[in-house]
Amino acid sequence: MTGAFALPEGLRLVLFDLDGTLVDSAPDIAVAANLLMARHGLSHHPLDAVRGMIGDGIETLVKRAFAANGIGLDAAELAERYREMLTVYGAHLVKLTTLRQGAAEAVRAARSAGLATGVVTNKSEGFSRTILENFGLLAELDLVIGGDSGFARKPDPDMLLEACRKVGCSPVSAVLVGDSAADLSAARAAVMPCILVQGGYSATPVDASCADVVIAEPGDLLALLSGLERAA
Ligand SMILES: O=C(O)COP(=O)(O)O
Ligand SMILES: [Mg+2]
Repeated sequence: MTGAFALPEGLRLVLFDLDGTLVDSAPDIAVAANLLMARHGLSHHPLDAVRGMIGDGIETLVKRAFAANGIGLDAAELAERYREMLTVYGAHLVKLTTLRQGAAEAVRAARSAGLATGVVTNKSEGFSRTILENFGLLAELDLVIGGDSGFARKPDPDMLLEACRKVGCSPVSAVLVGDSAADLSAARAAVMPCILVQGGYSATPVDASCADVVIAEPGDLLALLSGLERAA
């Protein structure tokens, strides 16, 4: 863990990003993206390349996957390929996806500390709920807001602000745990503290980011939460 960081006094809400933060979903997303590529006679992308395409929603990932094969899609084509991707990926949500180390424990520890918990993800809400349910985490969350829930996606702060509205707290009494520049920008725009987790799908190393603190894995949140209990 880098820097001397303590969770804010009066913390009410812990928000988690999903892809790359709570779960390693890239293997399933890569299988689905490559089935789509094969269907259109295009080259397969290695897992690492697909990892770098995740973070701004599945529609953007589809655009990037075709672009990496030299294909630019117009709006109508993108809408059609996106629909195809949703069908293919919808059948691969939890085949290869795994929880990140300590992710379940971190969500449960936030709950046990009396805090509200939520997921704010650019992935669709329905898919996110299916994945969270598969890992027994849906019941541990007070809210799930996805990229199609009616709010502007991260890096816009809307989802984060909506989560605070739902819980009835100020953004400074919440914290976002994420893995990418989109998470950091959303938190900054919402004036919410931001913890970034290494090893997710960030295009740039999160060490060099301006997050309040960088942790190696979601489980490191436990130490921060226990600091909160000691301060109480
Ligand atoms: O669907 C995506 O591209 C990323 O979703 P995330 O916001 O949970 O990282
Ligand atoms: Mg993410």
